[in-house]
Amino acid sequence: MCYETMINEAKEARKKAYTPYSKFKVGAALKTKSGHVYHGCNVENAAYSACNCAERSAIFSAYSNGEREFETLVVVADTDRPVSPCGVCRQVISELCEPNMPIVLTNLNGDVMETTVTDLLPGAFLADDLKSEED
Ligand SMILES: O=c1ccn([C@H]2C[C@H](O)[C@@H](CO)O2)c(=O)[nH]1
Ligand SMILES: [Zn+2]
Repeated sequence: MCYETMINEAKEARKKAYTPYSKFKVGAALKTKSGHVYHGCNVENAAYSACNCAERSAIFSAYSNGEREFETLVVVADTDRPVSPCGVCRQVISELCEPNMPIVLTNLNGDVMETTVTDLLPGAFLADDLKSEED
């Protein structure tokens, strides 16, 4: 499959990044099964732990607009290898996207790595693992 259009969407999203602290801009584009594309960028904060990654921004934006079914997630950054999503994003992606959904990781050099939700986080802790215990 040719991801050129979606990679360009992710690059457009990257331009909107708010990164006064790291100066490291990331863009994400999430396509829904209905064909809509949601942008996500990293949004940083002086309290560093409040920073939000591009991947989660895209997924939360789509969710906030009522979307639940996704086709592809594309991520781009100025990295030597295709950008590698952090552990928190891998966890969120695992819960909110189907296990075999394609994820396309890229960089500004044009390197492209296609992977899947399960390959990004094998053995993810998911809702089915939760049990309630009595105090
Ligand atoms: O896949 C990634 C990796 C990092 N970041 C952001 C978080 C922070 O704002 C900056 C540096 O880690 O890049 C993302 O948005 N996505
Ligand atoms: Zn992340």
